[in-house]
Amino acid sequence: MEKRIFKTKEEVAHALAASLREWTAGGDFHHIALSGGSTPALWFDILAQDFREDLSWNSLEFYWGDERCVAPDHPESNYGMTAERLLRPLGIDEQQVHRMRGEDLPAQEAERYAGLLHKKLPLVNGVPQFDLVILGLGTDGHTASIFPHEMELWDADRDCVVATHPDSGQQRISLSGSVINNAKKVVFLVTGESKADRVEEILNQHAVATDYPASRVAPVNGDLIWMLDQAAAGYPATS
Ligand SMILES: O=C(O)C(O)[C@@H](O)[C@H](O)[C@H](O)COP(=O)(O)O
Repeated sequence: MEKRIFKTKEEVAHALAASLREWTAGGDFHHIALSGGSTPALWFDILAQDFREDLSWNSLEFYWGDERCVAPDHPESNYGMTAERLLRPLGIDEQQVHRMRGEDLPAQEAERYAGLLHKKLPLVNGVPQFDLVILGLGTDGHTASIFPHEMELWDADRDCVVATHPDSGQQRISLSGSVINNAKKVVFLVTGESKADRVEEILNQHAVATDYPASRVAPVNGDLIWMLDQAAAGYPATS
């Protein structure tokens, strides 16, 4: 596990953009699972504005680690946010974009998406392998859309699951733990003071952290990188 700490969330997002440029330069890097959330949104803006000429965008295929069960033009759609901030500004071809269809019946869509992953991605030990999975961390310790009250979904014997948000009851589609932990690289993108306690508990392996899905992220044969701003890393606020 590697921990990278930056002063601000903008620096975190910029550093991830620079890392993506480096990882894609090797040529053997294609399949990326994106996440929703506020820091990825900033990352998308930086990629679209400052890195548009720097990456071979045509070599990438875009997937999602989770999606809210809403239509693609709904304000809560992870795909919708990504399309607006990254895919459309860069003119990414639709053929490279593999969204979870939040408007379809969740159980059917989870099955369809798992089938798509099996077709498009290399299989390692029978499980699809992403080159990169981007994750966020919720203040309750959730990641992707696996929440603490549904911890069993992490271990589901299928690649995609239907989850339920604990407060709103909103249904979500999510990758399961076996797919996340099969990736070549997993990056946690975590910013803001509200996440500091969870980060500290997880990284220092406190007993309480075993209740958090995020603590189960441990790529079997891949790299895990935590990218944090100082606030999420627990540094005292500076004026
Ligand atoms: O679609 C989503 O909501 C997610 O993928 C979710 O797991 C998110 O990454 C965390 O809730 C952190 O979100 P923030 O970065 O906005 O705090």
